[in-house]
Amino acid sequence: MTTRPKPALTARDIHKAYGRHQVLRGVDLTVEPGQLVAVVGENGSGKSTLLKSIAGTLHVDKGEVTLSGALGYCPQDPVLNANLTVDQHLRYFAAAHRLTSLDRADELVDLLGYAKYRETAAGDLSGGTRQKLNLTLALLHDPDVLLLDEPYQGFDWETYLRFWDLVDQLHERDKAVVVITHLVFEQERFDVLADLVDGRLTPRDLEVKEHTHAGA
Ligand SMILES: Nc1ncnc2c1ncn2[C@@H]1O[C@H](COP(=O)(O)OP(=O)(O)OP(=O)(O)O)[C@@H](O)[C@H]1O
Repeated sequence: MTTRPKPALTARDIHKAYGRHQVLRGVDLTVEPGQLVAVVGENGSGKSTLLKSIAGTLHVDKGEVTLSGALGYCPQDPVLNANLTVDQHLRYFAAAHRLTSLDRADELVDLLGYAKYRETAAGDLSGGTRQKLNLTLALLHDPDVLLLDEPYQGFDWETYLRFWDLVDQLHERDKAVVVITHLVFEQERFDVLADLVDGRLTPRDLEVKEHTHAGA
């Protein structure tokens, strides 16, 4: 008998209004460990509102979110201190997560290719480099569930490809990843495509992807 793994993330009946503007009207979403989910929808449909609600940075009117494991959240607008350098951000976030080493930070900075800016203040970084730092901070503590709000905005092509290598690694390590995306040509990368329309999500399973295991 096989036992189903506990979902990494469960959101039930999420409702959120800004004043009289009802944005989320009963969103349900379940993400299993190792699943890569795309959230798509028109501008203003409520994708960022949904991610903020799941991350807990926004108070919802109704509904419940259950996470199993640590959460990493990469918001659309980086929350960085303009006066602190890249390295200072890395050290402060590592301390906040009680990490004993900066190994993962070093790995991510190298992978995303911005080591030369480590001593630069966040306020002096380009938009793309700020976004790299934003993503690094979300991944620093090796979370089990990752929420990424248009994470590659401003990335050049090389960095964009590296970003997907990174997501592939997370996928292989059974992390659950939810990505807000506008890019239709990425669809084949995802396990589930969840469409946000009229305040509700309609997830659909994409074709089963072929996973190749070395030595299998
Ligand atoms: N703090 C706020 N106060 C009032 N209205 C808001 C607030 N944040 C978002 N909204 C409104 O809620 C709706 C959903 O916004 P949200 O940013 O979640 O959409 P989105 O799908 O992420 O959009 P985009 O694709 O443009 O990033 C929009 O109409 C927006 O104007």
